[in-house]
Amino acid sequence: MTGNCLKILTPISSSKPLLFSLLSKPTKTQFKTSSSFVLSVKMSYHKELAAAKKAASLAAQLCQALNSCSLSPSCKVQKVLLQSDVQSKSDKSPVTVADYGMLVVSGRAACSQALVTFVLERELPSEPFSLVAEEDSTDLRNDGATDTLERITKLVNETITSDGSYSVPTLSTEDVLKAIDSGKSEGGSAGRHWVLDPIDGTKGFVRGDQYAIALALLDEGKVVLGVLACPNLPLASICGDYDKSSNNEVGCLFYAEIGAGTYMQSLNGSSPVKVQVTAIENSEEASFFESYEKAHSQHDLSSSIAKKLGVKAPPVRIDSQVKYGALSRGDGAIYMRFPREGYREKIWDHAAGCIVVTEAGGIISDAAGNPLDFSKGKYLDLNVGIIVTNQKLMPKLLKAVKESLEEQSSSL
Ligand SMILES: Nc1ncnc2c1ncn2[C@@H]1O[C@H](COP(=O)(O)O)[C@@H](OP(=O)(O)O)[C@H]1O
Ligand SMILES: [Mg+2]
Ligand SMILES: [Mg+2]
Ligand SMILES: [Mg+2]
Repeated sequence: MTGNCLKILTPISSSKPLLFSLLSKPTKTQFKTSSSFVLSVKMSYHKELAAAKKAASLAAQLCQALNSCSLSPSCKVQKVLLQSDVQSKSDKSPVTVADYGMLVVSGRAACSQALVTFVLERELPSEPFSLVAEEDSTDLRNDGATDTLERITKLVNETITSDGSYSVPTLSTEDVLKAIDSGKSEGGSAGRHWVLDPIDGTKGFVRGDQYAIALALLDEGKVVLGVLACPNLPLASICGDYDKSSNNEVGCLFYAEIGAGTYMQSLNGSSPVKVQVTAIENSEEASFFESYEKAHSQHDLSSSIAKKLGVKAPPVRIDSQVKYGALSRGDGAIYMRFPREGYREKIWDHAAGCIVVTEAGGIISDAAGNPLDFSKGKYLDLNVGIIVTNQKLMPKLLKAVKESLEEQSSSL
């Protein structure tokens, strides 16, 4: 077989024939020919990455429009309503509460989910489509949600029209509900599955702080590409003297394909730059990220770990997978996340962030040092928490985590 030819081969782990070019790049996958000769070839996900970038960028545009109040004429009032409501339920995920204010929040996330589904299906018409996503249409199918559903449908249609690349008839409310519900796949270790968090960091989004549209692709249980659209993240570093109110240009798109590194560009479409995690080896110089929300991670535990490492800088607390993006370009050195007992992490909260940071040279594990396993369905099976840093700092961080966890359990 020569390097240029196209041939139908069967991946060992899949029953479907696959037409592919031997000139393809990155991930190594094993294939067998009819003579059961095993070949190791490199898979490329360029087409899927381009589709994912487009979907996440358009969803980011839609979310920014939603935040500029086009969901309702009385949006200012709604925003105040939402903020007080979210704060009064500080330990619950906002989109799971189906009162009026929450319907607007879940409607916004569902709106982003519908648009991402639409773009992926249009851009990749010949590929089977499986999506594991956070939202569903239950709240929007209630009688009281008709207005919200109509406004959402209008916004999805407006965004599609403004992009100009799809000549499709206007989507109906039923089309939008169906698009939202195509995110019901369970994922797993066989085949390909898209993984989507249409608005990650809902509380940050409502506050006007950080949030992300996070989209990843799993192939045979492994994350092979990831895109993080971060509409409120400054293009400049947020470490050190980060001033939220300054006039820095905001809106970053991070993307990574397995074996091909991580890149960042402006959501406005500037040329991409390759990014790398920090090279810091001395933990005293490290700064660390954690959730803004106290209910999402034990801040006392991370501060005890930081103390053991000699970290001097105060924690940088921001919402969502923006933390992974910021880490991938070296804004900070460590991300620690220790949810309270009983909380189960979902794959859509980490899949895109995980590849963005690892392709930038970072390393991610649970608190016991095990890699994250995205092949088990929608939940991650974890030992206690998630830690992320560079290769050099990881052994020291793991040791400090172990000691602090031991101290915590002996003090109970
Ligand atoms: N009690 C809890 N502990 C840990 N994570 C939680 C949580 N409640 C909600 N979350 C998750 O934390 C995500 C936000 O991450 P962060 O804490 O890094 O800002 C939420 O994503 P959504 O906003 O998409 O629901 C949600 O899935
Ligand atoms: Mg949620
Ligand atoms: Mg999330
Ligand atoms: Mg979400």
